Amino acid sequence: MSETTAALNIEGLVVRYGDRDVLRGLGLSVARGEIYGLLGPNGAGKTTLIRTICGRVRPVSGRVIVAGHAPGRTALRQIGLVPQEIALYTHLTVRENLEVFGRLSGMGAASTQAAIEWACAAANLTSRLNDRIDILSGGWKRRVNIAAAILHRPALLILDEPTVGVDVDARNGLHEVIQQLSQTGMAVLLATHDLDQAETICNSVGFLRAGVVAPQGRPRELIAEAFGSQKEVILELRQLPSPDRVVVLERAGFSAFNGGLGWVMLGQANERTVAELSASLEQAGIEAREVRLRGPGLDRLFVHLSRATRMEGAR
Ligand SMILES: Nc1ncnc2c1ncn2[C@@H]1O[C@H](COP(=O)(O)OP(=O)(O)OP(=O)(O)O)[C@@H](O)[C@H]1O
Repeated sequence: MSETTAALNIEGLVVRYGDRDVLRGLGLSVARGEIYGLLGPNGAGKTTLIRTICGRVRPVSGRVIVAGHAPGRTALRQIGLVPQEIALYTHLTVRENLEVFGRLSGMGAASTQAAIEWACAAANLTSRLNDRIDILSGGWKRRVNIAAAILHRPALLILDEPTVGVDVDARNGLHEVIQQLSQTGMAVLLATHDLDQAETICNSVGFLRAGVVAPQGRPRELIAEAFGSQKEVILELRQLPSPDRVVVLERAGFSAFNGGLGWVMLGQANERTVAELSASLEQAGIEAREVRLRGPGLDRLFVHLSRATRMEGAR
């Protein structure tokens, strides 16, 4: 991807805290209109990367180009940042908050009003413009934060964990907003722990581990590369298995989730092998409420990569 088409282009980025390199030659690109999911375990460096893109952390080496601009005021004007913490004046209305943000970013009164109308329409927030922040739910407050971040129509919108602590409806509403924004040509960099979210709305994802983003690509392609035609067999039990039945399940390659009521196995499976498996489990006294097959998702890939990183670290 050329720098002119990319909203964000990073090459060879090295960031050091003290004598420790947190980012070690990281590269990534986000095209205009693309939603890029930045994934990685706690402490991998997602916030550090975001702070570096926003010019708040100075890298030891490497380049960060935002919409064709090297770090500086022009590059910053191309970025909208929605931080993890909600930073709003709770006793003011949505409109009053956005007026403050507009003024802070140097807009005149008339252009601020026009920007507020546009940003609130984009964030599906128009109906709440005159409500005070302190009566809004967490999901609505996040929309206000998004509206504040896009007032100046940035080329790149960065969201740091935008759906933490919001309910399913609010999460779906935020997904809609993010997708609509990307359709206007805005690039979105979404740092998230929510793998289901990443798989649902991101065109590309990248795993930040050991200071670089690898692998990165389209979710379906990364999953296919890692697992080929393997499937997950999901087993939902009626009751918690006794210790001897746990042994049977583990020997068959299953591992537990949902406190032991759910079990999952990855392997070459199809409808016929699932039917055979169900019969043999039943013989062992393991009664399943449901056995189903599904393609592995990003959650499985994340576990797979985290394990690989730990093994590389142990070497
Ligand atoms: N200002 C700092 N000085 C020294 N070390 C820091 C500083 N900020 C972060 N770190 C360390 O750098 C590493 C990366 O931290 P960072 O907050 O970027 O990770 P993260 O991926 O955003 O984590 P999380 O998902 O938990 O928010 C961590 O080991 C952290 O302790």
